[in-house]
Amino acid sequence: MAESEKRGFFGRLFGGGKKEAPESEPEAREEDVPSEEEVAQDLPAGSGQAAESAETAQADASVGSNQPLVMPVALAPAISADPAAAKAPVDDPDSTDAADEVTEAALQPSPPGSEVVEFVDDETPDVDAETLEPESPDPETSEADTPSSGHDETQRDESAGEVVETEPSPQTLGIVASGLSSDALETPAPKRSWIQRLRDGLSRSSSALGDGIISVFRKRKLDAETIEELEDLLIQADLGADTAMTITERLAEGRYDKEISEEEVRRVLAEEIEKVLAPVARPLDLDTGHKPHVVLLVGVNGTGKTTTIGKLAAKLNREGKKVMLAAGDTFRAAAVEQLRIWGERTGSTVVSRPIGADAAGLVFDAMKQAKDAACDVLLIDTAGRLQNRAELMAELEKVVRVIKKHDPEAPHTVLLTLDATTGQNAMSQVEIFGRTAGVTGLVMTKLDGTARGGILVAIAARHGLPVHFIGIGEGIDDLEPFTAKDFAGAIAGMTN
Ligand SMILES: Nc1nc2c(ncn2[C@@H]2O[C@H](COP(=O)(O)OP(=O)(O)OP(=O)(O)O)[C@@H](O)[C@H]2O)c(=O)[nH]1
Repeated sequence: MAESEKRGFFGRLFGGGKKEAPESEPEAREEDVPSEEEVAQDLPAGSGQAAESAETAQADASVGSNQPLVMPVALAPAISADPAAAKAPVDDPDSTDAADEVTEAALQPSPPGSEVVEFVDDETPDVDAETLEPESPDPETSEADTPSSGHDETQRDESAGEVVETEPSPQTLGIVASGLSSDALETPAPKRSWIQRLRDGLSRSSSALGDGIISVFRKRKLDAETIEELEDLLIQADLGADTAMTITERLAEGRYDKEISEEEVRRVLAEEIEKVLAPVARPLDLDTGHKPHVVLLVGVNGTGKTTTIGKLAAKLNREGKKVMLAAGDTFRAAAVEQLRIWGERTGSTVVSRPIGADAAGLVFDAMKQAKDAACDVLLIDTAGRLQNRAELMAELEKVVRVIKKHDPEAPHTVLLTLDATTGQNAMSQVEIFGRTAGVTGLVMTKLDGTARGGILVAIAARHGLPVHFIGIGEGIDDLEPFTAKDFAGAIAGMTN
């Protein structure tokens, strides 16, 4: 057989020797990739120039181990307020649902410790990048020196700076204090266990893989061509070329001319994937020697940063930690409101600024507030940004520099949220966010949907970055520690 005929789909398509996963375009999901109109509204007018090809992210995953705080899988009764509702635009008729839920109980105070601290622009002006040189002890705060935040100036709220007192909106009070969401008023369907949601979420990948491999084995004898087709299947599932080769080699061992059972295929798949993932499945250790331990959340739009902050705050608060939240997404009003709701739900103080304020300035204030209040942990939200928007990535670098003005070792933890429905594009997110913000660990969200997830295997094989948590729902308890065995089993379609 001619060489060209032997090669599998990608070999034939790209003609290469060692196969690489197909270069993905940025994910075409609507929520991740803004339309032109959305870009005009939500993202700064910028060059949009592609970021240069990323080098391997050298994020240092090590966090000081002085009195490490290991976050357990603490589950508490779910609170029904739904911060995701805050994502609804103000004029969205659906967004009035929460307001409708105001009850007498809404007049009850927020949970203890819950408080919103909002800064006024002219009291705490923006931080200028020029002032971040080491010799300057504190950022200068000249308005004239303040560069654009990188967002469209026309989108700034003209009323910014007028807000003095911030009280929870009636809408917020209603859903928080009443403790009743619209879901809770209906008979709730029994909630599937987290492992079931994970398996269901990854079932598309697992059936495609399992079925594909079985059909390849059933139809023909195992030979070079079959092995190449197997590799193609695994690469299409985003597992990466190296892992694909390892798996096919394992599957092929001693099986020439033999049939292979479905269970055997799934078992070998799960074992090999687990081997790759086991070294990166690491709990999030927070060094309580830092006051506060600063955790920065970064990622592409809509990947679940704010939601993950809320879930983390809940876990930490249950452990008795004093937590502060910084609404560093100063661009999107709904993001600030969403974080405020999470603050109320979890009894955490929220530091925010009016929309349009400089994110670095807000973060500078939050660092000071958290230090003054002797907080254990400061969780900083940031605006979502596509990793190929150079000007937005520069803004993120500025945020990191401002944090270091307070504590050169901070941020102590930088978490990148990856949406599990994303394919190859997640690899470049890891590389570019890793280089820009020094990502120390990953959280893969939305594994309860129609997830893909295979890319995490390729990311683990290439970067070895710790994966701390998986998001398996929008609720406060829907954040689970990442475990290699469970994840590998779910991708391989194992049922136990
Ligand atoms: N099903 C599911 N939905 C999730 C999960 N995590 C977050 N979401 C939802 O995804 C949407 C986006 O989440 P956010 O937390 O607002 O994402 P973000 O990264 O802060 O968004 P931007 O600020 O726009 O960049 C919300 O509707 C969340 O409720 C998850 O694990 N599972």
